[in-house]
Amino acid sequence: MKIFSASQIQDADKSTIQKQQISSEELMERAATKLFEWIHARLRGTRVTLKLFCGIGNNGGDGLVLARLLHEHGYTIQVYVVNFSEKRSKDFLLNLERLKSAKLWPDFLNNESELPPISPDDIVIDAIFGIGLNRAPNTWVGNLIMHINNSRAFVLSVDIPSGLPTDKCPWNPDYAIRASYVLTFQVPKLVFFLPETGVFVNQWELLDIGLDPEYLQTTETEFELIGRPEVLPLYRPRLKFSHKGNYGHAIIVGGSYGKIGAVQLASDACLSSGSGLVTAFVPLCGYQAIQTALPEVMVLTDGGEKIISKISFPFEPTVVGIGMGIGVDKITANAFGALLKSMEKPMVIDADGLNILAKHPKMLKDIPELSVLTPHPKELERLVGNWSDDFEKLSKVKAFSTHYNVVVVIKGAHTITVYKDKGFVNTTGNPGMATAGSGDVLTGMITGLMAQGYTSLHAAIFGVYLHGLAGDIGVSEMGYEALKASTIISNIGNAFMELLRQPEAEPQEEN
Ligand SMILES: NC(=O)C1=CN([C@@H]2O[C@H](COP(=O)(O)OP(=O)(O)OC[C@H]3O[C@@H](n4cnc5c(N)ncnc54)[C@H](OP(=O)(O)O)[C@@H]3O)[C@@H](O)[C@H]2O)[C@@H](O)CC1
Ligand SMILES: Nc1ncnc2c1ncn2[C@@H]1O[C@H](COP(=O)(O)OP(=O)(O)O)[C@@H](O)[C@H]1O
Ligand SMILES: [K+]
Repeated sequence: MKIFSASQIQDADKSTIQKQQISSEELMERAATKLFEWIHARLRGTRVTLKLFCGIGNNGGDGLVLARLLHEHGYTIQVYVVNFSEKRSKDFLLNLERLKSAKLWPDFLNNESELPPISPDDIVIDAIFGIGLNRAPNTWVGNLIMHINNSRAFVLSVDIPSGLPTDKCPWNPDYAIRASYVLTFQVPKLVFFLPETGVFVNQWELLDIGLDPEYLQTTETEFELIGRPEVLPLYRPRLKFSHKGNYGHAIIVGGSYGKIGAVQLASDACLSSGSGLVTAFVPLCGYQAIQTALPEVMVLTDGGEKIISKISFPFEPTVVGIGMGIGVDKITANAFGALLKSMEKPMVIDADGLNILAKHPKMLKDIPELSVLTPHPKELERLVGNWSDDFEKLSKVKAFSTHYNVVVVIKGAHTITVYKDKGFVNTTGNPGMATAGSGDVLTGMITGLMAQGYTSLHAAIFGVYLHGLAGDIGVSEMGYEALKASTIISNIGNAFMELLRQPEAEPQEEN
C-alpha cells in the first residue's frame, strides 16, 4: 500500500472533487460519516461523554460534522472549538452553522480560556489539526494538547494526532496528541511508522472515503507499506522436478571465540528459508559446535583458532552472508576487505561486517553492487554518521543506497528497506523480537532467499516480512519475554504457510 505525502493527499482530494463532481463539503460529510459509523458500531449508544475538540480548518470541520451525527443519534457530547486562528475554512463555517441550527452551541476556546475538565471516563475526539498543520502550535494550544494527554481519557484522533505533522517530526513533542487510536483517511501516513513519531500513534485504522482511485493508483510515492498483498506476489514457488542445486548454495561467514552461536542461528535460518545447501565458514573454534548442532549444514574453517583470518572458498557460492559475530580485529578486517574485492555477486552484510566498513570507509567502494546491508540503528549511525531526526536518517540512507547501489535494511519496530529513492515499510514483528540473535536470523533468511534466486531487493522485503511474521507466530504461542531468536527460526515454516494460506471462503448467504 502506498504511503502518500500531505501534498499528494491534498491533490487526491482535488482530483476526487473534480472527477466525482462533488463539493468539498460533500467529501467532508462522507469522511465524517465514516468516522461516525466506526464509532457508532462500537459504542452502540453507550452512555459515555464524548468531548470533541475541533480546530477551525477542515480537520475541525470533520469534527463538527461528527458532532452533529453523534447528537442526532442521541450521544452525550460536548463540542469545543479550538480557535487558534481567524482563518476559518469555508466548510468549517458551513458546518458550524449547521451545528447551531441543530441547537448545539460549542464552547469557543482561546488563549484566555480555562482548560476544560476532562475525566478519564470521557472519550476525547481530537480534531484540532489535521494534515494542514504547517508550524508549531502556539503555547495555549500546546497546553490544551498536554491537558488532553494528561487526562487519561481514551483519545481518538481524526486523520492524524493533532500537533504531529504528516511529513516531518513535531517541532515540540509535548505539543502533539498521543492518540489511543487514529482513524486516518484513505491512506497511511509515514509518521505512524518511524521511531520518533510512531509513539504518538498507539493504534491506527484506515477509513476508505473513496478518494479518486485513478490518482491513487497512478501516483508514485516515496514509501510503500509492506503487508501480505505486497509480499505474496514476490514468492517464488518450488517446482516439482527441482533438486537442491536449483535453490543455491549459501555461505554464512562469521563467528569468533564465544560468538559462534551467531553463525549457527544465521545458517539455520538460511536453510529454513529454503536455501538448497548451506555452508558455515567459521574459525576453528566453531567447527565442532556447528557440526554438532546443525547436521544439515556443512562447515569450512580458515585455520585461525579464535578469529577469521583468511576467507576463501573451494567452490563458488551463490551468495555470501557475512558479519555476525565476526569481530573487528585488524586481521579479520583485512580478510573481509580482500573478500569484498574478490566478490562480484551481491552479498548480505550484517553486524561486525558493517562495523568493519564503518572503521575502514575505503572498503565501501568494494561492496558488490546490489548487496544487502542490514544495520540496526547504532550500526547505521557508524556507517552514515548521526542524524538530527528520523527524516534526516531516511534521506541519508537514500543517498548512501544510491551512491553505492546497495539495499539498506534499517532494522527496528517497523523495519524500512531502502533502495535508492524508495523505502518499503514493514508491518510484521513485535517487541518480543528485541532479543539477542534475532538480527542474525534475519541475515540468514535474506541470504537464504537470495540463494534461491530472489533479487536482493525482493529478498530483503520478503525476508523482513517473513522474519516479523515468524516472530508474531512465536509470540502468539509463548508471549513476548520468552521469545528467543531460535523460536523465530522454528516458526519460519509456519510463516511461509501463513503467507500462502488461502483466505477462508466468505460464508454463502442462504436463500
Ligand atoms: N483528502 C482528505 O483526506 C480529506 C481531508 N479532510 C480533512 O481535512 C484535513 C485537512 O484540513 P486543512 O487543510 O484545512 O488543515 P487543518 O489540519 O485542519 O489545519 C487548518 C489550518 O490551520 C493553519 N495552521 C497550520 N498549522 C497551524 C498552527 N500550528 N497554528 C495555527 N494555525 C495553523 C493552516 O492554515 P494557514 O494559517 O497556514 O493558512 C491550516 O490550513 C484533513 O486532515 C482531514 O481531517 C476531510 O474533510 C475530507 C477529505
Ligand atoms: N520492538 C520491535 N518490534 C519489531 N521488531 C523488532 C523490535 N525490536 C527488534 N526487532 C527486530 O529484531 C531484529 C534485531 O536485530 P539486531 O538488533 O541486529 O539483533 P542481534 O544483533 O541481537 O541479532 C531486527 O530484525 C529488528 O527489526
Ligand atoms: K487530528
